[in-house]
Amino acid sequence: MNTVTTRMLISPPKYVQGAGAMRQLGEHVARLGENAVVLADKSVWGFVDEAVTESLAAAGVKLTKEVFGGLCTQKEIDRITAVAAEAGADVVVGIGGGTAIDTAKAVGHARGDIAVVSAPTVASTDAPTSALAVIYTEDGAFERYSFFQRNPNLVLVDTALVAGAPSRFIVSGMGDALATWYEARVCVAAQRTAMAGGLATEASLALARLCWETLMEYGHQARIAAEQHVVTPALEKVTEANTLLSGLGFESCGLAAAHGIHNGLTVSHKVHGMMHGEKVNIGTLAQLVLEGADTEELHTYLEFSRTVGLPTTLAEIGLVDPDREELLAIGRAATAEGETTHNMPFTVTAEMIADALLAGDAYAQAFAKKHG
Ligand SMILES: NC(=O)c1ccc[n+]([C@@H]2O[C@H](COP(=O)([O-])OP(=O)(O)OC[C@H]3O[C@@H](n4cnc5c(N)ncnc54)[C@H](O)[C@@H]3O)[C@@H](O)[C@H]2O)c1
Ligand SMILES: [Zn+2]
Repeated sequence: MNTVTTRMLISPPKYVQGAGAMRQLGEHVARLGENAVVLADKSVWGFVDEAVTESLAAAGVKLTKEVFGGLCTQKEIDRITAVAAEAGADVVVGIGGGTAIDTAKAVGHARGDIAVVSAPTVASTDAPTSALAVIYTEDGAFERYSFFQRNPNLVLVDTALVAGAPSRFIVSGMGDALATWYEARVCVAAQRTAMAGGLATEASLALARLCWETLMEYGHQARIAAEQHVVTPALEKVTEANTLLSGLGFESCGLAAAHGIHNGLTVSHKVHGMMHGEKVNIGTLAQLVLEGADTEELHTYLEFSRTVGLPTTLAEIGLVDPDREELLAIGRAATAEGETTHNMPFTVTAEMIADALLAGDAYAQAFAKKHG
């Protein structure tokens, strides 16, 4: 039963985006502290090291570099928290994808809420702005959401790095961002409490809607720019949609079945090679089926997904010929206590999710056949 009646919008105090922005990291970090632990995985260090090292040195910020292991698990959080303690850091910076950023947020919290900076080098998720982290088991299955006192103090996105990444990342980010509006409107209609702790404001709902409109208008152009590894206005707009609009939209409006089903999908080893937004996109389709979305709405979703290159069938995320028990296991995980699936305005069971996954898959296949 939802008893919260206050509206709430939370966000980071500063968002910086542009080609070459990583070279400004030092000047922004210097306003937050003087001793930074910076974590990034080995491959990300390979292309950010120079900009990070030089800009922090120029700003007089002490730097401890840490190689992130690649998964946001409690073990990895504890390990890097110890590194930050040892260094006496007053700022933690996470550079890379959603997992590195979530880990930095969790480390910041564990260190008594020292300043946190998220510097995404891909526009693959809406993790950079939120005041929460998604914690996984060592096996890579969803474990829990961890909520923090505040959003990152700074989000800094270098769009030259975003454009330099394989286009699959920004496309996957579009999958994460596409879900935002569909989940937001469910939560608003059902008056559900968002992750932020209150009902949605008109502002957060408008951001979620703008996120959807931006994807529809510029998604295809952005994908093509990303394939050419160039920064264009469309790539800038979609980077902002995937990162800022989706981030504020989901956190202050709420998640629903699309993300619950994503979390359910993570119990299947078959989908572990897939990206977050790709799995979320299958969750969005299943949510639309559960809602009884009309044909026009389903076609808008399918047309967009196919145009930008997001998966719409189970086979496309590695779930080839799933048996009933596999689908029910996903459904059970998606309906676990506390899952955002329960933000739907009706009771959702594991059976309903198994059916919606199958029906969505069959419809997407038929749509693909018809449209070539
Ligand atoms: N906390 C939140 O609010 C929130 C929201 C959405 C998603 N998430 C989480 O985010 C995670 C998914 O993040 P992800 O999809 O970014 O994947 P990821 O963080 O698991 O992996 C990113 C990969 O991209 C590589 N990479 C980074 N920048 C690159 C570049 N410029 N060029 C080439 N490669 C680059 C990295 O080396 C890494 O291998 C999941 O754990 C998900 O639960 C959290
Ligand atoms: Zn997401």
